[in-house]
Amino acid sequence: MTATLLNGKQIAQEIRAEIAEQVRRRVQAGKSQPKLCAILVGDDPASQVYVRNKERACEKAGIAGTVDRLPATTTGTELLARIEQLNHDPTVHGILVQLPLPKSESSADPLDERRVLDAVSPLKDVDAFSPVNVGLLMQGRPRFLPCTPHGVVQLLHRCDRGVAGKHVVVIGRSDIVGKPIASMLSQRTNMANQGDAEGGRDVANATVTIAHSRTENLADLVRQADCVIAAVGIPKLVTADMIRPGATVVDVGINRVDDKLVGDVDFEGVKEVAGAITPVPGGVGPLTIAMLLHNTVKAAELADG
Ligand SMILES: NC(=O)C1=CN([C@@H]2O[C@H](COP(=O)(O)OP(=O)(O)OC[C@H]3O[C@@H](n4cnc5c(N)ncnc54)[C@H](OP(=O)(O)O)[C@@H]3O)[C@@H](O)[C@H]2O)C=CC1
Ligand SMILES: Nc1nc(=O)c2c([nH]1)NC[C@@H]1CN(c3ccc(C(=O)N[C@@H](CCC(=O)O)C(=O)O)cc3)C=[N+]21
Repeated sequence: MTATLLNGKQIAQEIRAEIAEQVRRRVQAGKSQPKLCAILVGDDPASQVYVRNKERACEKAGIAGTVDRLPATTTGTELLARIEQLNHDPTVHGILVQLPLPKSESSADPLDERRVLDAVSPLKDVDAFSPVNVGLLMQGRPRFLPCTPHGVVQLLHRCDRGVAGKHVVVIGRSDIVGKPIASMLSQRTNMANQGDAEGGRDVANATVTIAHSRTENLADLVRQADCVIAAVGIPKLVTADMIRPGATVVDVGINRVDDKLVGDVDFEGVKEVAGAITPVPGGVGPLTIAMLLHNTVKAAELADG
C-alpha cells in the first residue's frame, strides 16, 4: 500500500489565494492595509531564510511586511523598547519576534525569550505565543491560533482526515508546536473553522496522547495511533514498524541533513504503511506561513474595532 500524499504546499497556496482576496476586498472597502512587522535579532542563516519567506508571502497576499533587523549585540532592554514602540504604532497590526533569539552577549542585560514574548501586545500577537492567547486557546475561545498547529488542523480538515473519536499521538510537547496541537485536537469544536465543520470531517474531539523524551516504549505507543503527529527535531525518529497500517502521519519536523531538508519521519518506509502522510518539504511548513498571513488579517480586523 502507498499512502496518500497530503500536499501542504498546494493547500497553502489555496489558503493564500483566499487571504489575498480577503485583503483586496478589505482595502477596496476603504479599510487599512494589514501590516506585519517581524523582528529578527542576529544573523542566523536559517532564521534569515524564514523571515525572507514570510516577507515575500506577505507581499503576494497584499499585506505590508517589514523586517526589523537588529544586531546580535542588542540588549534585552533595547528589544523590549522596540516591541513597546510597535505595540503603540497604530499602522502595525501584527508583531512577530523570530525564534530562536541569539545567545546573549550581554550577561547584565540578556535577551530573555519569555520576557520578550510576554511583551508583545496580545492584540498584535500573530504567533499566539503570549500567555493571554495561550490561555484563550486552552479555554476553547481563541483569538489567534498558533500558526503551525493551526496549519496542521487546516491540513487535516481540507484533506478530509478527521480525528473525532480517534487516538492521536503527538510526539513533542513544546509550547509552540506539541502542546497547542494536542490541545486543539482534543477540544470539543473544530478550531480551524470555529465550530463550522462543513466540508471537512471534524478535526477535534480526538483522544490525544502526548509523548516526549521521557516516554517509555514510544514505538508501542505510536503503534496504537490512528494519527501520529511528529514534532521533535530528530530525523527518522518515526519508522515504518511504529505505524499502524492506514494511519495518518503528519511530520512537523524540519531538519537539515547534508544540505537537504528532512522531517522526523522516515518518509520512504512509512509511506508504504500509512494511509496518508505529509512530505518535508512541502507539508506543514508552507501552512505555517499561510496561517501567519491569516492572523495578520485577523489582527487588522481587531484593530478596526
Ligand atoms: N513546519 C513548521 O512550520 C515548523 C517546524 N518546526 C520543527 O518541528 C520540530 C519541533 O520543534 P519544537 O517543538 O520547537 O522543538 P523543541 O525542541 O522545543 O521540542 C521537541 C520536543 O521533542 C521531544 N523529544 C526529544 N527527543 C525525543 C525522543 N527521542 N522521543 C520523543 N520525544 C522527544 C522533547 O521532549 P522534552 O520535552 O522531554 O525535551 C520536546 O518536547 C523541529 O524540527 C522544528 O524545526 C518548528 C516550528 C514550525
Ligand atoms: N516567531 C517565530 N514564529 C515561527 O513561526 C517560527 C519561528 N519563530 N522560528 C522558526 C520556526 C520554523 N518555522 C517554519 C516556517 C516555515 C517553514 C517552511 O515554509 N518550510 C518549507 C521549506 C522552506 C525551505 O526550503 O527552507 C517546507 O517545509 O516546505 C518551515 C519552518 C516557523 N517558525
